[in-house]
Amino acid sequence: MSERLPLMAGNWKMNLNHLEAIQHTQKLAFTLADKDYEAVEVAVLTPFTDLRSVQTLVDGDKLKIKYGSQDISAHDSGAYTGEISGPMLSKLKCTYAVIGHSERRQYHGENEEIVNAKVKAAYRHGILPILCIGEPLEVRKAGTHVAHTLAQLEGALAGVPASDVERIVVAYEPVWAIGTGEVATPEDAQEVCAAIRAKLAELYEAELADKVRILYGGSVKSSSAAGLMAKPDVDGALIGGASLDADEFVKIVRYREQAVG
Ligand SMILES: O=C[C@H](O)COP(=O)(O)O
Repeated sequence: MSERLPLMAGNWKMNLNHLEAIQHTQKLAFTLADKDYEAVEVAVLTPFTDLRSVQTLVDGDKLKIKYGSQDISAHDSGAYTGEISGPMLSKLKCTYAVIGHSERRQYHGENEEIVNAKVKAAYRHGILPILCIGEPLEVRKAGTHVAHTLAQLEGALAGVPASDVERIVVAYEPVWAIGTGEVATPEDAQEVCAAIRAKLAELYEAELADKVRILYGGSVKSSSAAGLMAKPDVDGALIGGASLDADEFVKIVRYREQAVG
């Protein structure tokens, strides 16, 4: 099995203006030490309006924090009012773009076709997708959550070559766990993350699937991180609410110091 560096990614969602973003990033940078970055990759996924401020800090102070956006346009330029393109994000040296978050699917009508186009747009410009997939509550209750999530994965990756997919990050985010305080059990997370890896092996090859980092997202806190990370196919977390509290986020990054809850 290849060594996958865990990734702890804070999705700020629509929180923190650019001044708050500077303060928050500085606090993270001040608290995190080299040994933290050796053990875990740390990323912040910020509103578009914060990216320049975060980039300036990261570049200026040579911070090891990675950053990225929460969305990306499927188009590279043109008459798409309100959209932010891949070239704009790569100019800001974004490492990542979140694609297909359930809030985009729910509130902005993003379907598999759009998600697939955005994944391709990210790769065109050297940005790595953090592809979000996961089932709503009714699907979980019906017991078809694995099939639902794998269908989203397959749709998002249609026509995407192995050379791109081997650097993707997939985030399994059951919708019922997002922002609800109801974290999935480590066993629930492992079941779907393992199925995602198996599907990647089927669509591409086992060696590729072994390299891909698969995150869990949904009400992750420092009290639940260690238990989730103990599972073999969970390679990190996509953290919403808890990432807005710098001390709590650092505790999640340092999950190895927390008890397995
Ligand atoms: O992208 C992050 C997820 O939506 C999880 O958010 P949450 O940690 O606030 O539940």
